[in-house]
Amino acid sequence: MGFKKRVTLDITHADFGYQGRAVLRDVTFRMDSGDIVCVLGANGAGKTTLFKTLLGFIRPISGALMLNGIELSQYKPRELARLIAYVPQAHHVPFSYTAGDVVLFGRAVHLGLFASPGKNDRIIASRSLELMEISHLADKPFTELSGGERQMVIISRALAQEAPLLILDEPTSNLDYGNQIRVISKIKELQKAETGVLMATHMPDHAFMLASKAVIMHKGSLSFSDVSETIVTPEVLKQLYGVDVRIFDTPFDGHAGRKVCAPVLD
Ligand SMILES: Nc1ncnc2c1ncn2[C@@H]1O[C@H](COP(=O)(O)OP(=O)(O)OP(=O)(O)O)[C@@H](O)[C@H]1O
Repeated sequence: MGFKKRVTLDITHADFGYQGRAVLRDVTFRMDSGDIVCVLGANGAGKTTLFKTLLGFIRPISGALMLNGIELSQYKPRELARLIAYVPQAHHVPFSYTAGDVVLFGRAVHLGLFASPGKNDRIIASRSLELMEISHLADKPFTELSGGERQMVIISRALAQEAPLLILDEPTSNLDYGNQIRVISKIKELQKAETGVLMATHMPDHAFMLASKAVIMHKGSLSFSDVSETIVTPEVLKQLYGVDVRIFDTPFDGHAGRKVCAPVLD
């Protein structure tokens, strides 16, 4: 797909939260197009709060948030939506649009205020459905889809937006095993297209599968590593989730393998 623009996100000494009460303090973090960053943290750690701030839904309490060198608050919502596409945790589509229409909505940020989608927009929407391997759902009412099918449609909508940064809030949470792996593979493909992906996940293995960078949120602070293996460790996972996890190297077909997590059961 034709992702053309690049994006650099730069957060410096920022506090995020609600009504002046910080959920995350003194956050400093930078990412570029082509980076995949997995965000790990327990329930309530602040992952969605970070995302809502980056999307301009809530304002940071303090600090600097720059997108391509410009303060985030300077962007109009449509300009921001051309740079950042978002897949939220819950999907609410009020009317019975078809899945194809929902994906086509992703093109709205590229249209004039009263313009209708044109041929090119329809081609891009249909390609986004194909990319997620859900073209067969195009004519089905969104409200009649299963939770996992809706999730795949919403990811397609975000792809149709053709933004250089994609924020995904637990994108695999509703999906069956096959679709989870498919979504992870698509995220890898997006990296080849120089799209940046910032994704919250409760599966530390995702960071290893994607060979991603990693953000750890714990007790109001955020740490970051360019190499997830250095920060996603048994000690850190114990701190975050309060469970014992072993991490193994698994060679695949003679190739250097990747790490996998195995929780220790009592
Ligand atoms: N609108 C709000 N007003 C005040 N506090 C809020 C609001 N939304 C969330 N919070 C609080 O902010 C904290 C972080 O919540 P957030 O949703 O960012 O966590 P999360 O890491 O995304 O969690 P999860 O993994 O459960 O989705 C929580 O303590 C939550 O109660």
